[in-house]
Amino acid sequence: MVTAKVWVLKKHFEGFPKSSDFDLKHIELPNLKDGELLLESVFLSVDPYMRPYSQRNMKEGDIMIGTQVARIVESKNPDFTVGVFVVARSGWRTHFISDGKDLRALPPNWPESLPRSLALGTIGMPGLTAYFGLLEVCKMKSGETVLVNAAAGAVGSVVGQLAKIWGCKVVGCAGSDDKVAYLKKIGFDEAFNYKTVASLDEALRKASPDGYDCFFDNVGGEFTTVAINQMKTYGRIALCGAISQYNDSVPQKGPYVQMPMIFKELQMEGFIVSRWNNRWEEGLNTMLKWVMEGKVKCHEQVTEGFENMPAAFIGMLKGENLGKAVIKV
Ligand SMILES: NC(=O)C1=CN([C@@H]2O[C@H](COP(=O)(O)OP(=O)(O)OC[C@H]3O[C@@H](n4cnc5c(N)ncnc54)[C@H](OP(=O)(O)O)[C@@H]3O)[C@@H](O)[C@H]2O)C=CC1
Ligand SMILES: CCCCCCC/C=C/C=O
Repeated sequence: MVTAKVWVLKKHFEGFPKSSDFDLKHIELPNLKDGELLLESVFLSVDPYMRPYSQRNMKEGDIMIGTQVARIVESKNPDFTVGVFVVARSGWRTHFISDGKDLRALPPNWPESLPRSLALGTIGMPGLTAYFGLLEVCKMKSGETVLVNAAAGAVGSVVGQLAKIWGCKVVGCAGSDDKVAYLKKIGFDEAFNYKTVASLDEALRKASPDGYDCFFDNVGGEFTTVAINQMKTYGRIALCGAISQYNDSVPQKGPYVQMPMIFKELQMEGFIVSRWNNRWEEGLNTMLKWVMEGKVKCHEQVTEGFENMPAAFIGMLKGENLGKAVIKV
């Protein structure tokens, strides 16, 4: 008999999540039936979407939603071998039982030397968000100027590096000087700390006096209101996330986008990465190749210990992570 530890949503978040909103429970798992397998989580992901998702789709007492890299420890399913690592979407749990249908194997050419946690970041959902968002929503072309915010995070850091690979000028904003230094190190042309600049408008203008062709927006709110006025004619805005609004108890007002949208003939499109589920393999193989070739650099904020998942989640929402926030069990 295996006992799984799970984190449940004890109380719906009001404003910023608190440790007391979570409860750690122990659940005894039954013996495997034919066709089933037992998995243990090795790395778990904390992502911003969990905050708005919990509000919309979860009830108190539900296990927190989430993705993990897990190892098969027992199998009564001939299609799955013990010892194999997979990506699963089984929520915040140390162990779980699956019939195998919801599991995605790591790419078969995954090198031993590469941390498997990257399957939750650059070579996983966040990396593909950058890849498809830039290619299919921003439709950026070589020679254009791309702006990205939350630029030192899981998605943003990949956006900037891919835009450089594809021949663009890249401007990134992040919330600390260390993050700004990291952005410059990984090839961003311009980067600034949005928390310390005297004027966001001036900082954006200085970084690209001619304006922006593409804006990969991870933040929303006031940032979007300011940035939209610095788009070039026919500019494209990919609405990827709105993290500045996820913890608001009272919805923010605006932005009022009509005037710049009309007079600069802009396109603005929201998207969810799962739109390209049928191209997941293409995206993963491309990211794996570029990581292996050193063209895309990865940084992870690793929190040790399943018990620390709520703290890692809250820390990520506060901006404590550089690169992808993951938990090592
Ligand atoms: N549409 C889609 O399919 C997907 C969308 N997303 C979205 O992409 C965005 C980035 O996600 P991800 O890369 O995983 O997370 P990150 O790794 O970027 O972590 C979140 C970061 O957001 C920044 N942040 C937090 N609060 C604010 C704020 N009020 N204003 C500005 N920045 C803030 C912090 O960085 P800093 O120190 O710079 O403030 C923090 O580190 C999120 O909005 C997320 O919801 C992610 C995956 C898929
Ligand atoms: C494989 C997990 C898919 C999660 C999709 C998350 C979409 C995120 C939206 C905003 O943050």
